Amino acid sequence: MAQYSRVSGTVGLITLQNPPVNALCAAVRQGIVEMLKKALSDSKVKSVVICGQNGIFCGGADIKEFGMNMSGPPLVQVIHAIEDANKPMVAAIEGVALGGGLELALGCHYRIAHSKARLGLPEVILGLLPAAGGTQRLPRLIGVPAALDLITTGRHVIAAEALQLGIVDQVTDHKTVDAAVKLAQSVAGKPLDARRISTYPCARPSDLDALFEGEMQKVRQRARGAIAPVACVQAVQAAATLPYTQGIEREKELMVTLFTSGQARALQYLFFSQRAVSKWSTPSGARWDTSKPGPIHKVAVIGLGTMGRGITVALAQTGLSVVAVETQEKQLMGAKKAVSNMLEQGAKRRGVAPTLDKISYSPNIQAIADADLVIEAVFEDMALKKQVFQQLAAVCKPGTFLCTNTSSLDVDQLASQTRSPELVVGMHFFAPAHVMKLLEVVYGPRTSPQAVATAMELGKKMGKVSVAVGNCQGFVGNRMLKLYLEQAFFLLEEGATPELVDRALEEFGFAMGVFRMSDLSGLDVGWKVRKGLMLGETDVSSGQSARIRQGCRYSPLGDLLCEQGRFGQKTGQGWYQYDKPGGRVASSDPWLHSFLESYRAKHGLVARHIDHQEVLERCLYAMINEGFRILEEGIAAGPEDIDVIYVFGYSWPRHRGGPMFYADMVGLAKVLERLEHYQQAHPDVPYLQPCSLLRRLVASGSPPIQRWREVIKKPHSQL
Ligand SMILES: CCCCCCC[C@H](O)CC(=O)SCCNC(=O)CCNC(=O)[C@H](O)C(C)(C)COP(=O)([O-])OP(=O)([O-])OC[C@H]1O[C@@H](n2cnc3c(N)ncnc32)[C@H](O)[C@@H]1OP(=O)([O-])[O-]
Ligand SMILES: NC(=O)c1ccc[n+]([C@@H]2O[C@H](COP(=O)([O-])OP(=O)(O)OC[C@H]3O[C@@H](n4cnc5c(N)ncnc54)[C@H](O)[C@@H]3O)[C@@H](O)[C@H]2O)c1
Repeated sequence: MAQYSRVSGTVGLITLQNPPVNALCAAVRQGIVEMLKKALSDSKVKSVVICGQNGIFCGGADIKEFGMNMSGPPLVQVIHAIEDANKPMVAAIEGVALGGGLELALGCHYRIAHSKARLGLPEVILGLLPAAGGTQRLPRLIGVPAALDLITTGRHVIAAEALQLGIVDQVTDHKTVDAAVKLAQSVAGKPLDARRISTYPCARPSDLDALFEGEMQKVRQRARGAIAPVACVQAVQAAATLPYTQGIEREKELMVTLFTSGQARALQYLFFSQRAVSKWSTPSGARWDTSKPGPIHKVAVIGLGTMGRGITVALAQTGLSVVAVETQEKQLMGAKKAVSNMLEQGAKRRGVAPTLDKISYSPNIQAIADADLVIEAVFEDMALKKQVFQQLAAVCKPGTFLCTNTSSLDVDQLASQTRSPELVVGMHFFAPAHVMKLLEVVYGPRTSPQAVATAMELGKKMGKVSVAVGNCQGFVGNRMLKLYLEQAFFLLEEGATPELVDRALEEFGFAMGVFRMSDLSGLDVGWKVRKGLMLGETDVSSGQSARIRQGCRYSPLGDLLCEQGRFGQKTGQGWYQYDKPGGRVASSDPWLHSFLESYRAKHGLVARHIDHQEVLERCLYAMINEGFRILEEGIAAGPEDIDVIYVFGYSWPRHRGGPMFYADMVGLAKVLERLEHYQQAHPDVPYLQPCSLLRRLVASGSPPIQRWREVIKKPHSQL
């Protein structure tokens, strides 16, 4: 899977061939070794160029090989053979040079990149480190601080930055291979000793210890509990303090630990899951590969509050024409200013011109008549949304796709307000909509495959990770979140504090525990939703009956805080106290603790000791159990969809793969056993009853997550 030819008389050309990204599978590595031998033994060849076929240099090691028995020559040795070659080796980088692909290029004596090429060492994102010499060569080439940045974040750089950093020697706008051949000709016969990066000394900044200490702190803070970023820092530290051969040994040692870790499995599962969710399907048989999206040139946004503004920014940044409608004059003026600011700031960060002229604003819904797709983002109020959908049906041209950004309301009820319910689909963005990567695309029973395909395609264009889900209260994300929050409230009633619950969740890996997160997003948001569901109203009575609503256990704790005007950070008080309204540093609030004590006394609740394990099991297993129900009902097509939603929309720690992957790691039998235990202890919480799909999976021997779909599809009667 590597081809050899001689070009321009004296240049050997080795082409990597493994579509789509020329990943370095065993056959490619073997191919490189063989083709290199050919080139070096061909007396007419004076220098060699390595390139990739189809305009892509190389996407790195073959990630699919990682779970298997690896065969073929190890990449480290292949790269050493290239670096040791006695003829100049030139990497011709087009498309991407990522991970092992960039390491291969660093083994070459010269590198030339096309101006649009992207380079990087993203192994950390897969729970690994660049273990084919990347952690040892890059710091020797570009210095320790710049190498640490690239290796610990995994960020890609475009060719211009790569040139500035010193990763490549030349950048070209022309045909890269032709330019590389020219370069190869010009360096033929020149001495190579000064071109072998492994022989370079690693420049040591004077404050080396402080630098690594600071970096270690930074990576630990950025991804709590993740082991790969820490190993990356340690490997670069080895480059800075040890000779190359010992550094390589250290790199290998660290990689061995990461390679077999659960975190690497979780992150690689996420890599493939993120790609799998774009290949969507629905229970009615609609599929990504048989549904064609409609053409979208102009999009309308209705309602320019928090969400409408972010959605408008994201659309304009995609280059689409946007017509933004807001009925409140003051809101419209505020929105214009806020959207322009966000666009200007974003453009400045990305070094491009702001796309302000893409947007027209109007107080009048008639302005959207020629839009191809509309995204409604008015208040979460069914009566209002129904009215808006009736207006949309009257105003829009035939064939316009009508989308709602509702977080929980019935998409089908909105569809029934229109003459063409097949064109109605949910596009559930997350706040802030121009930043958050997740988009839930919600199909109702009458949504056409084309409408799903159109919303999925638009999401992709907007740079979102889009997941198609069925229509139910709260869809996937919020439906599961509700139980997570509820369990946290129950734990407070039973004796826990917000601090204890948050600490357990933060030690698990969440950037913020549930109570700190609620304070940040505002307690009034959930309060409004609960009131809409006829919950959340004060019940002055005491005892157990006050904590039963609609036949189930209910905790009014959040409602009671809102009644006190404690809405979280914005009011300076919530589950914690802040130095001022809008303050960000949470501190423990004695008022809250005595409030909890008197609440328990009023309701005859006796506080008991609650440990971290119970917090995690109650909050996470309740949510996971709901995930199984969602799978059983066909609301999500597979566990990957749920996990992608949680990682990209709800800050689930990436290195734990997502809630369903976590259940697989813990063991389904254990999850089932603990749910049974909690269900017996809390019979007034029906959703703790283990879902029948979970039982079926355990009965079928707890197959790995990749095989759950087989069990989901089996009719129940066969078991
Ligand atoms: C002890 C052992 C020692 C080992 C030493 C190795 C050390 C080395 O440092 C480790 C690595 O290199 S780690 C690797 C470091 N490298 C990375 O982390 C780069 C990962 N890749 C990417 O970031 C993106 O895929 C690209 C930017 C390359 C292309 O983006 P785009 O144009 O949007 O396209 P797309 O939709 O994303 O992908 C298209 C198809 O290609 C597939 N596929 C892709 N890469 C693959 C791979 N390496 N492999 C296999 N498959 C790979 C992808 O799944 C998809 O398949 P599908 O079946 O059609 O769904
Ligand atoms: N805020 C979030 O975190 C979040 C996240 C995801 C989804 N959502 C959903 O997005 C929608 C909007 O939420 P938000 O937080 O942006 O609300 P918001 O209160 O900030 O904004 C709603 C806007 O809609 C305007 N509006 C009301 N009726 C209108 C009409 N007939 N025509 C045009 N504009 C009208 C209001 O004046 C207001 O500016 C809701 O359905 C909500 O559930 C919100």
